[in-house]
Amino acid sequence: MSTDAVQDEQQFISDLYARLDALRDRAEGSVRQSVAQVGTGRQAKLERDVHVQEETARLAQLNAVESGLCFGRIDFRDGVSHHIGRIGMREDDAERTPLLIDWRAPVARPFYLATGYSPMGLRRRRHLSTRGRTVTDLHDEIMDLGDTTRTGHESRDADEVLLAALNAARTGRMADIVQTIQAEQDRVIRASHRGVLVVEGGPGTGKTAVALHRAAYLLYAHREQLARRAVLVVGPNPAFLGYIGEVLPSLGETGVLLATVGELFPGVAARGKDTPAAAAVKGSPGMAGVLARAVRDRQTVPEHVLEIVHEDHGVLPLDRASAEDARAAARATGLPHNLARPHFAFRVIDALTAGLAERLGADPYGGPNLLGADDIAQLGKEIATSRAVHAAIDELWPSLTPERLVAGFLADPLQLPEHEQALVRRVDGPWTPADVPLLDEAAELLGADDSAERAAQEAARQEQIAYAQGVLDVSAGSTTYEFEDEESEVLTAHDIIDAERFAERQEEADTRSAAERAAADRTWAFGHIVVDEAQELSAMAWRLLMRRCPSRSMTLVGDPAQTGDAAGCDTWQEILGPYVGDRWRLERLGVNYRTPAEIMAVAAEVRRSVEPGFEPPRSVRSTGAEPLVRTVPEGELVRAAVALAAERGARAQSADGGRLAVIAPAVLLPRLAAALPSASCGEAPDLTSPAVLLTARQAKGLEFDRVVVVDPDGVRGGSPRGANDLYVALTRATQWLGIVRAQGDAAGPPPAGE
Ligand SMILES: Nc1ncnc2c1ncn2[C@@H]1O[C@H](COP(=O)(O)OP(=O)(O)OP(=O)(O)O)[C@@H](O)[C@H]1O
Repeated sequence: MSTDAVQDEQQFISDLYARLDALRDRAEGSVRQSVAQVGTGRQAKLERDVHVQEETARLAQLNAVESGLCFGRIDFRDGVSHHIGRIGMREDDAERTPLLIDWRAPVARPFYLATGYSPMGLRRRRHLSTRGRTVTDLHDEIMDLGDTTRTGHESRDADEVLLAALNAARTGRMADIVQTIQAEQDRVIRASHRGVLVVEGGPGTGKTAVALHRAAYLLYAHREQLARRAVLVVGPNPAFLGYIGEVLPSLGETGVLLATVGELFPGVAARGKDTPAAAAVKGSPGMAGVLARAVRDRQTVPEHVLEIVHEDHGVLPLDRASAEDARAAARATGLPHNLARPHFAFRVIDALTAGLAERLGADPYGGPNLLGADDIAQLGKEIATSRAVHAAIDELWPSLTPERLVAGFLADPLQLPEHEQALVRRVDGPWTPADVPLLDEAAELLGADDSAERAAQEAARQEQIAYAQGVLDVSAGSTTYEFEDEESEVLTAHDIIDAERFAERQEEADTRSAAERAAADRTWAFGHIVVDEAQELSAMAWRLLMRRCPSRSMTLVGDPAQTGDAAGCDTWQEILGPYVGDRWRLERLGVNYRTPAEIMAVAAEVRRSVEPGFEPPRSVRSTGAEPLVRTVPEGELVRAAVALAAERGARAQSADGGRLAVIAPAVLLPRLAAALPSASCGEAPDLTSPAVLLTARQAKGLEFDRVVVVDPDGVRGGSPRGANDLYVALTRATQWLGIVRAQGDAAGPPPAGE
């Protein structure tokens, strides 16, 4: 075996890291220098802040790509070679010669797609394995069969690097797959960003991995547009977001917003929990209409006559018919509730003014009203400024916040059918994730009457313009306009920018990243949205997400066979039909990279009980180890599960690392937690701990080296979509699966030997 090639690559890698260090030093120095700068004015300070923010982001990127910076090389038949890595890097020479090619660049594509049949101009493809900054192994694939040169590192198995990645012990944090993206995955990652792309595939087919790499790819390919509008990745729960949170930074992308739907209403922390039935009601498509009715129900009219006691003019009667007219006129504007409110108020004030004028100006001899237009206008003013009148308008057409409306609705959900009212009724208590789409819907229905805010903003803008004008005047005053020689006229700041533009330029210098600004703004329109476990989202959650993405540039990944949430959807058309009709594309991933064939066979049987003829994705590996099934009396489930976990968990703490999960029905968790004190559990378990205790729902999207599924019958019977939950639980293991089931368990997998 040739070590020359290793030495050559080591030299290259060492040089590469030296360059990385230099770039880091430069960025660090630049940040330090800027921070130390004493600004000489507002503009200078803003420019400094923007610069610091940019350089800090660059530094974060350079730090994040340290591990496995370069992982491949392609040699073309024409003699050209490129090293492929997490980011692109250039030499520090005058030509800025490319040193490392970003994996997303078109020229890197043969690294992922070339085959012996279709070598795409390649002579050889090399995978470099590194630990820290040291080259540990090379795997070469000869693509040009006529080429007889050998390096001594030719792989016997083309999938050697892939299998090593799949067999590696799990850490509790998802790793990127940039070194081993497969051709079918590459196609999805680089698909056009326009429109809605749905990526469907069974468990372990790499949907999450592909979705994250796609986000990184799109940011690379459409940086201008997407960095400005930001990319949002939506996941099912915070634990899952923690699990996938390191992938994008490791690909050099630190500016993507990761969030659950429950986190998408700025100012609201959804810490409460709904029962599945309550969440299903709150997520159902009919809720949009229900909330619209709740808003209309807050637009009231007096039963007969409302007597308003004016401070100066005594009782002003507002009769039902006048109030109804005002309400109809306000509704006819089609504006959201709070924006239509002034229209209602004007009508009411007009009606009250007319009534008062009629009273005060009545001619005792039956002639025309004695008041002139000016008198009536004066009366109108007195009514419009009356506290009592305002209180009455507020009562009839209150100004509402989303929080107030939804809290009021949940306390007394009259607009729902009776049997659903009891499910969602809540007088107090924290917001839940299922409330967030309702708050968002309410915000749309209510609209923000931001006239006062806009007036304040305009005042601030005028102030900035005045300030900018001052700056320009000072600069103009201290400049000699013309040289003696008429032709060499100097352009002053005044000639190239006016005060208004100058002020705007300062406004634009919001130093927060687009993702940070997006997180704080409910009305932000994202450049692209990626939704993972998309099958779990309710119809109401989709309404919220579609509002955040008017361009409909979206990637949805999921597997309807794994839907667990009662509010989740069964088909993509059901989700997408209302927004894009049938104008969406579907890509399927058909290879399971996680679950060995033996485990998948057991999981597929469970699936077939609800979907006869079901074919699972093809497992890329088989371990030769059948899942271990222990059948015990029902009262022994916990004891047996703990014993099995202890056997396997002990190994998880050994040198091979790896993680063990015990997945059980929620009712068994307290006893299991007491018996397995070292296992992490609860709402947000620490997935990096050697052993974790979870429900099947919590395990969705995650994976572990070893999994013990306890009481499969209990998991299946635990919810209307329990069969899907069991399927999820059985497909989480990368190496080994144990099942502890109760005697007489009809739903468990077929018995297998101990
Ligand atoms: N090309 C690849 N190279 C290396 N590992 C891969 C590749 N594709 C997928 N994997 C690995 O397979 C495992 C499953 O991937 P992932 O979690 O993305 O699947 P999924 O389809 O989202 O699964 P589920 O539907 O069960 O959540 C992960 O460990 C992932 O890193």
